[in-house]
Amino acid sequence: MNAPIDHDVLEKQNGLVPFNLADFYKTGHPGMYPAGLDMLVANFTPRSAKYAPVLPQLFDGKVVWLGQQGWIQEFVIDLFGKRFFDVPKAKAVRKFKRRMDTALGPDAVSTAKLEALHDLGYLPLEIRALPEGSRVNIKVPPIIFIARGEHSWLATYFETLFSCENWKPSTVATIAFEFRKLLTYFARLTGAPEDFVSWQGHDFSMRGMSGVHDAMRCGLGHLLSFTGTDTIPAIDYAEDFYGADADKELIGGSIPATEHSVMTLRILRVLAALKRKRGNEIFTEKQMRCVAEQEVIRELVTEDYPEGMISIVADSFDFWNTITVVARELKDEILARRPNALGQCKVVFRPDSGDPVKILTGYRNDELMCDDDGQPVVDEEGKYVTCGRAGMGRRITAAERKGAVECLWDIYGGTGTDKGFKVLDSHVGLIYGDSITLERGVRILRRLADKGFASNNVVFGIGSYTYNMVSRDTFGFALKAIYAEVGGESIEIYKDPATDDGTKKSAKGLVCVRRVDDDYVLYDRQDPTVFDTGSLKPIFRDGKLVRTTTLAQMRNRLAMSWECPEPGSIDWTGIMP
Ligand SMILES: O=P(O)(O)OC[C@H]1O[C@H](OP(=O)(O)OP(=O)(O)O)[C@H](O)[C@@H]1O
Repeated sequence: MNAPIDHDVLEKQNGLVPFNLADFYKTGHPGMYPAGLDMLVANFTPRSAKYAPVLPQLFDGKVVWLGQQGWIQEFVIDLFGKRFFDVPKAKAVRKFKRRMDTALGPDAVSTAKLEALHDLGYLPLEIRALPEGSRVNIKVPPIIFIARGEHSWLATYFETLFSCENWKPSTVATIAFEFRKLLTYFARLTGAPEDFVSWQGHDFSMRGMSGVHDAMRCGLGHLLSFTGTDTIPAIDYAEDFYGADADKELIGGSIPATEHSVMTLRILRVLAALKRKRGNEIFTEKQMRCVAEQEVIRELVTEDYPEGMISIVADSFDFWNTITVVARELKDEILARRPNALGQCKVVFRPDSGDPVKILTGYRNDELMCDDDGQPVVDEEGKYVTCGRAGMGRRITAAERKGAVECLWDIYGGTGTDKGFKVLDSHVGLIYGDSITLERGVRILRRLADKGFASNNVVFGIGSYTYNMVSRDTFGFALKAIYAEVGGESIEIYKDPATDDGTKKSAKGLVCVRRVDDDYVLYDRQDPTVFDTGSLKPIFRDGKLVRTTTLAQMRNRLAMSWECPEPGSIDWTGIMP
């Protein structure tokens, strides 16, 4: 017979402890606030973009706001409900007390305030916010926290948990939207279909994010701007917390795709068989590996996936052989593939190493050693020489000089957009997902346009190199107290450090955020009557979500928030060509 479950042991091992989700110093603050504190208001604000990895030509100083609704439901309602309010009081405070006692000293932190909350039975907190999917200017708070009476301390106690969970989804959603802007601009510039932009940024980031929860919430940030994703739980999260329904709408999707384990295993297996069969023939290992890779890709595009989309990672051994020899040898098979039920039929080649700009777009003449007439010098083997930092660089093949898009064009040809840019035949395409940044993105798209290719010849995999190489300082998110009432006296709180450049100067007093034309504008030092107006609307009050939004609404808000600049109007000076 199984031993009975010891719930105390289980409790010790598992689960988040609601009031422990804070910095230690937060636990001392309720007692440090003045006696008679009767109201406390705090705001959470993106304060700076000076460290943001955005393109100055496209970034308009606005941050995409995302995260509050899921956070409120998951933490404030579900977690605090299940593990604080719905358990007996003694048990609800026990783990908090144990942690305080063992870390800060016996009875260093009183549990009286938690017990009073437990007696009340809900979190007496009001959260007012802008709708998620809105874009908010730097220095304008998209959310404020209000707490009153003996529980006023709650307004700032939640800082750690809120900031920890929310700075990043907004940060990633903002960067994803900057990719969307970039791809939209180049679609207009080159006449590529704009509905394809939703598939042109594909979320590759999950494996490199800081845990599952981070991946799915940031993955939702990506989904506000794109439908292409490999982060499965981001779609679950959209359904669980943002009213999305995959049966009724397109939340996110992907296509069948190989990875290196598949390619290398199959290639090396075929290679071993080839060696057994043709062991006496005079082929180098490299030549036989190329033959083996061709056979594997043939199987993939004709037998495993004779129709629809299939993405093939193509750099396991020799990408340039794959994109020139294999792509040419299998041309008839690839052109004969059938469309799937959605009418799609494409073999997508995926380079995954090297410099993405050069791999996709090749080398320009000014990046090669040239003769006096400005023509690239070709050696006896037909190779070109790149310009290195100190004179001659690498010797490269004609294929490398052209880049993958042009190599495929030479084999498959294609069509043209109404703006005269070339689009690869619909049976082939390219996706690149290794170390793609906004800056590399603009370089790739510009160079393709310069060569006469439309933007929709490539899809970008956006990975953790971009979505996880950010910090709270990327947009300077912070929560600050701005107003208090103590014993009937109103105090407008603010900070303005003389030792700072102004970034840390906070709003002061009661705030109101109003929509003025296309911007949200902050007005601080407002009267209580004005404080209750404007665009910061109550979304949570006394334990309940009182206003909700959906993925579809967020996507719509975001899409409506930006006008694409006129094609050709952007000056890319400052970004390497
Ligand atoms: O921006 P990132 O988080 O790097 O995500 C994208 C990369 O992740 C995968 O490779 P992986 O790193 O697993 O293996 P690899 O380095 O050997 O290609 C994928 O092939 C991309 O290259």
